[in-house]
Amino acid sequence: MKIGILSSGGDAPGINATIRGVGKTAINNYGMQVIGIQNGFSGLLYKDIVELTDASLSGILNLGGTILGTAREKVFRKMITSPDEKDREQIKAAYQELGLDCLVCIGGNGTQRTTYMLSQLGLNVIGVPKTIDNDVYGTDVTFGFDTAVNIATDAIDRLHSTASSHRRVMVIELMGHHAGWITLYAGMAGGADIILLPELGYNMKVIIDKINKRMELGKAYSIVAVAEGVELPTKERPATYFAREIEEQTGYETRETVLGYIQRGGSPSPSDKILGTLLGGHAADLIHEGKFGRMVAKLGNKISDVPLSEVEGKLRLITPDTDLVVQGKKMGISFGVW
Ligand SMILES: Nc1ncnc2c1ncn2[C@@H]1O[C@H](COP(=O)(O)OP(=O)(O)O)[C@@H](O)[C@H]1O
Ligand SMILES: O=P(O)(O)OC[C@H]1O[C@](O)(COP(=O)(O)O)[C@@H](O)[C@@H]1O
Ligand SMILES: [Mg+2]
Repeated sequence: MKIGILSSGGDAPGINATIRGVGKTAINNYGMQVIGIQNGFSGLLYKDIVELTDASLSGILNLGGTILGTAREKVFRKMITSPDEKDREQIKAAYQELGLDCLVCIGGNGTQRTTYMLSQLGLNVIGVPKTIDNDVYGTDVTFGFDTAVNIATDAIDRLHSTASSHRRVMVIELMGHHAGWITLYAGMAGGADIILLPELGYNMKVIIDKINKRMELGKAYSIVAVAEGVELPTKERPATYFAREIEEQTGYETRETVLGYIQRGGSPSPSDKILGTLLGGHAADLIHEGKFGRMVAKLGNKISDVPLSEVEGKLRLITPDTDLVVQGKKMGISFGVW
């Protein structure tokens, strides 16, 4: 059997652990041939490939990013959704010319959508969920998230001493374009006072009242954690918008921090390396069993898999009932709406 592996969408710590998990299991346990497809789905079209061997998969477990490169490929998306049959035939032809028996696609929601569409074309595919945002539907958690939360929590931890020394309000913006999981987890683990999430929205009066009340209680500073995806009335970044509004409306000196790509860079945490290894191994098992059109997943404490048809087009989002939101609320942390 010959299998291909690609990574697509934003990189996340743990992709290399996953490539290694798929590849080493496929080679050593099942005697499969493995190729890496470079730079996302475009590498499939242009047959931009590299042979993966047990030796070439050594030394990558701890590496951040992806050894295969990744892309948010718009051309491929257009081709796969195009009404023109010729476009889809070209994709099928590329898969066949590479002699693949299965294609493993490591990526987020967009990638799982594309992977599902490839399965609809009759190709054998397996999806592996990855994203620091933790918003892939059908799995409890994605690798990359734990690493990102560690980095973001460390950043919030470090803001406390400088905020306290200057008696300032600190606004920190964290990643998450649709889902605020990083902000919720790092906000709670880092002791933020106000946590603003795209899923819940905000009421500026609630935020201002909370900051004023903290100062009245003698608390010298406040920390606001905001997800980049919170919808705003202006074109500013959330950190800039909230820092400006808070300073104007409370009179307290306020500073902004945008953590940005630091959250995605560097080595994966041990937990993300383990998750990638287990998910990768399970992908190889599914291929051996001939179970295609599925996404590997972590459900409860088990590594499992779900049909791509149930995953595609959906997002895993925070709700007011999410346990950590409920607990934060009970402790007096503001979520911008209460
Ligand atoms: N709705 C969609 N339909 C088909 N392909 C999509 C769709 N959304 C994204 N893609 C493709 O999936 C790949 C990765 O998507 P993207 O959203 O950038 O990253 P991620 O997989 O991390 O969510 C890209 O090639 C992109 O063009
Ligand atoms: O790397 P880009 O294209 O600037 O995208 C940034 C986005 O990618 C992420 O880091 C990860 O998102 P995906 O996993 O969906 O790719 C988001 O948190 C962020 O909004
Ligand atoms: Mg996405």
